[in-house]
Amino acid sequence: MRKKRKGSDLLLLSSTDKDKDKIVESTGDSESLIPNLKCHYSLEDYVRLKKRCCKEDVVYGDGNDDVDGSCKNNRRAGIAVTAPPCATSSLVLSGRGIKRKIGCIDVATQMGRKNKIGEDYVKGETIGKGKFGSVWLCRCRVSGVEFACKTLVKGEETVHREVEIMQHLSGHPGVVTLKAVYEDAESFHLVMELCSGGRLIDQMTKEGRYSEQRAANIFKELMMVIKYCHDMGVVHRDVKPENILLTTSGKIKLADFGLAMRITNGQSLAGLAGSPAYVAPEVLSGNYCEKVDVWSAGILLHALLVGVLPFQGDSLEDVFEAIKTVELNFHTGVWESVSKPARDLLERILTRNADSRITADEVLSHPWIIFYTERNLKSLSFKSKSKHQAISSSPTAATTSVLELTRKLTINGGSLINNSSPTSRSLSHDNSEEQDDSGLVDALAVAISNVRISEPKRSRLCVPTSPIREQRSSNVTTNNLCKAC
Ligand SMILES: Nc1ncnc2c1ncn2[C@@H]1O[C@H](COP(=O)(O)OP(=O)(O)OP(=O)(O)O)[C@@H](O)[C@H]1O
Repeated sequence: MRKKRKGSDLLLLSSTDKDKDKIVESTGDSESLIPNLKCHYSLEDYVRLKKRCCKEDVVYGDGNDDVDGSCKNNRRAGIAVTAPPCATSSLVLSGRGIKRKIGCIDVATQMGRKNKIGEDYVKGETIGKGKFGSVWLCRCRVSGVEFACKTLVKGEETVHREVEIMQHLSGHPGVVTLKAVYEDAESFHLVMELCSGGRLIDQMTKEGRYSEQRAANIFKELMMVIKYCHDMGVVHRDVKPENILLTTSGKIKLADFGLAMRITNGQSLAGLAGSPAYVAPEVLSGNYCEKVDVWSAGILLHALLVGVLPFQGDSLEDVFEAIKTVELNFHTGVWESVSKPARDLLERILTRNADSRITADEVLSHPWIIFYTERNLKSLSFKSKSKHQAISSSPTAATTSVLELTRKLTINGGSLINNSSPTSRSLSHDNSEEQDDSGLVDALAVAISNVRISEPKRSRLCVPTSPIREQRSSNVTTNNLCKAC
């Protein structure tokens, strides 16, 4: 396989080529290797290579609903699904491609469009750069309030989709709020709330491993917004700490919906998209649904808890191979310092079979999340710690916590297999196990063993090797995944 585009475009060498997996720049006849592929694990160029000719396919039901199997049909399906169910949906569906979508944005946003952005906002410094444009500071001329403005150059289908989806999701506290959309001949200008706390990836790089308390709180916020996206029929497809912004108060905001897609129940997506280290295995095999976001969030949780990404490699192919095959082992090494409930949750998330993988909703009901994020339970645990130092010496408070947790799980819809209370027998089981940093948390393993959240876990890997590195997003399509039209 050898792909070529004109000018400064890119070549992708096949796995049989000497420098397999390297994306190389074409400068006439000479090819110079782009260095740092290993550092970036970038699929971006790979993506661009195919983006123009391939529309991402939306597969209906079992994927066989492409009745005549034609590419044309797939495209039509994709367009129908990606069009937002906004107030103008009837207009949207009857219009032509991009035009149709702009029409929806106009009506839905209803502010600023006719003005020039410069009439309403003063442009400030650039604060970010991405694939399709730049992000800059701006200040409202009337209120003096600062915002972030993302300028997206028109042309790519994904740009229009990003604007639509942001508008569709805006309003949830975990999504960067879209304040206004301006449009000129070349670009969209998205005026968004300013997230002054920077990116989660930068914080993670600086701070290394997070305490379970902190990781659980971040992760819960993330899962709440992912659940919201899924409830709204949106698959983000690029969940990673680079795309999680922080407010000044430390709240997280999911950003960058450039790869997001709309689906409804029973539909699935095809088309390789995401950031290599975070991509779910089913994305690599080409047929997937919203559970891919749960997987990616699990990769993030792994990094929060132990400071490294689980699936690594020297090339894209190696990373993908690891995602598909490497067996995780959460029982040894660094994992011995992580509580069993945390490990249990990760195992349920990093399950290769997407049907067996826990949903976003189920994650939010997991004992580890509840324990660390519910104030009442936490206060019980603090009492336990200060009085007894370790749960084994006095299981009373721990038992109370677990009972409380069990009650919460019932309230939260967890399916209790055995509703009998956790016993000192279960707690004494923990005596023989290494205590985690909060001591009490491992006692919750018993609650987990009594709760059916999803199907049993599968084997997986974890050989922490090197620190996490920034990942670049890509919307990748390959011949076997994308029926080029
Ligand atoms: N609302 C915001 N507040 C503050 N900074 C922001 C905001 N939105 C984006 N940024 C900054 O701009 C950067 C690029 O934004 P974003 O990820 O949305 O662009 P992109 O073109 O989709 O990027 P990528 O190429 O990574 O997909 C972010 O990493 C962040 O640093």
